[in-house]
Amino acid sequence: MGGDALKNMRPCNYQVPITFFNHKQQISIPHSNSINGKEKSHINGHSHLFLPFHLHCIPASPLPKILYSSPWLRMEDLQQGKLVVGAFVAIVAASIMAFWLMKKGNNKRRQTAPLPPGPRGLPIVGYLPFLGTHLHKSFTELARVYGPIYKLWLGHRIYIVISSPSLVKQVRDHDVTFADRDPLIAPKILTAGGNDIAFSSYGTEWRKLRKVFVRELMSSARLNASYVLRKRYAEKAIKDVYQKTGKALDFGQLTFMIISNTVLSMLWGSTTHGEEGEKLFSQIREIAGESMVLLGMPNISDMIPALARFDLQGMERKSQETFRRSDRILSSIIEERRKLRESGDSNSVGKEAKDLLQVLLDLNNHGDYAAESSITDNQLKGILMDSIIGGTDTTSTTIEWTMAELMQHPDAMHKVHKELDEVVGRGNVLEEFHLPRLHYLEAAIKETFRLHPTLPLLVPRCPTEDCQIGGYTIPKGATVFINAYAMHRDPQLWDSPLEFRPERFLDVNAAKFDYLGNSSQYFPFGTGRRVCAGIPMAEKMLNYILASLLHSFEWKLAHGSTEVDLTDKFGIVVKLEKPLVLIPTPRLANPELYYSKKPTEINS
Ligand code: HEM
Repeated sequence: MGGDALKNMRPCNYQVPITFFNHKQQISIPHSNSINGKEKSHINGHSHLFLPFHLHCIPASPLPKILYSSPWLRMEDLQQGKLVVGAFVAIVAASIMAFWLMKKGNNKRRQTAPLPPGPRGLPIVGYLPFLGTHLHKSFTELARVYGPIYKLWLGHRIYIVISSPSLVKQVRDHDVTFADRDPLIAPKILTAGGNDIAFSSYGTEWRKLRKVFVRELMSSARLNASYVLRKRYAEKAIKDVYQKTGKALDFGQLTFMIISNTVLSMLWGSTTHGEEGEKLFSQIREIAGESMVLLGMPNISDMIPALARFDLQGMERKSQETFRRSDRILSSIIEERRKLRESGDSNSVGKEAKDLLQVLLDLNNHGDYAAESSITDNQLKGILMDSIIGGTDTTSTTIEWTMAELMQHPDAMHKVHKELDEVVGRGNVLEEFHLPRLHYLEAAIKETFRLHPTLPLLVPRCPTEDCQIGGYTIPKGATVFINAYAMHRDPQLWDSPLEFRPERFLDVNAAKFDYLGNSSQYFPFGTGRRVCAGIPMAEKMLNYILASLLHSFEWKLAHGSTEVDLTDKFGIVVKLEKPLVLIPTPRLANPELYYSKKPTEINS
């Protein structure tokens, strides 16, 4: 209702209903002669408040000039003796407007947007029984029904799932609020109460650890210095594979061995050699495997705290066992290194071979834990475990997925081999300096990350305060999943999204799809300030090891298979359900290229 209705008002016993529209934010001021004042009604969900005004009691008064220009008042009416009514109506209108604006401000503060929509569940357990085992796929299906933001109750916890780029942008706009992690039972135990980077609460300690990690382990200087380690383990693997020419190999196992040996030797490799070193590495690999399972498994005790003391799935007990074992091993490695440092045995811990453990011990040695970059024993262990758990399975699984897709797409494999022949040549061994020119291989890896994001739901976030996303409230403490899997396969965002087409990452627009989480539709390493801290190292290991294995061998599916089974298996890291078993055939020009005369040495 606007000026027309107002200008027809006559002096009488008016009641002015003020209608507050929650969403449209309009005000209407119809007149009524018949409804009693002070009545409240709710019509169509709008709240009507009736106020009585006795207009004929208002004395005539000179009008402020501004009222003459009011669109609600006609000059003729005013000049025809309707001045008093007009003035009053204008004053009332102005008062109502002021009242409304005030109310609107208050409402805005008081009014909370609703929770996102979502499916109903059962009492107590909520939606848990209906989720199935492939969470990333169930979440994607639910988004088709409930939209790009929805909620699920699992036990007493509320889970919010986000699956559209515009909402991801909004989450990034509230980056600090969403920078916290869920305080779940297994990660808490495995990290001695969040004394690491990945699962610590957002705050000073997290900032310090992340800074140390990025500066000390991810710097170009450190990564370039550790090339000898990548090279050493790649050469060793290539030599082993060459000896198994024509035999079926579990490709995932092969890449996991190369990556884990590389990462472990970057962490404390300068003092672990021989059989003893191998034994230690295999124990750590076992612990990393167990930790991954515990971190990826939903725990009823997290969802229904009343049941936590029964530890129905035994996850608390298993987490404590795994933690005790890892703590024992890490403590003995640290102690041994401390003794070496005290004895000043510079042969064992040479400056060039300075590994992460040595760097962290330097920081730990300050003794003053309040100092900006000092770290405690538990934090030192936390950083080591983050590197092992976060850096090994993720990287080797991505290599396996890329290989699986290339085996399934011989055209793409042919292009990769052609590029390797042109850039490296069959008469040469691949070196890291070749990598920036392997554009097609890079695109094939990016395309694999799109179709098979290694952590399809990233690592859940936990807002530190109530916050509005997409017009809905996300309550403080909710578990927030960003469904990268859904967005990476959304037909509204990608042409033929289910096809493996590395070419889509070769065109001019592809530059926006980096690994740093700058794009809101492609972010295999996460986004915002908790984006993966190990991207430079992951990229180096992934590209170099995959390129070396592809350059050195032709690969064929074992057991007479003609197709790769690309079915996946959900966990914190999504893997191929069935191992990729392949048969290698050498493709380099000269058998000597498979045998470096002397293994690459750390200080070479
Ligand atoms: C293919 C390899 C890898 C993938 C796909 C990957 C993916 C991710 C993802 C999705 C997150 C969560 C990001 C978020 O919450 O937005 C993450 C966090 C993390 N990653 Fe990686 N990662 C990989 C390799 C590595 C490596 C090699 C390391 C270290 C050696 C590493 C260390 C970490 C750490 C420390 C965090 C926690 C960051 C934080 O909470 O501040 N990752 N990673």
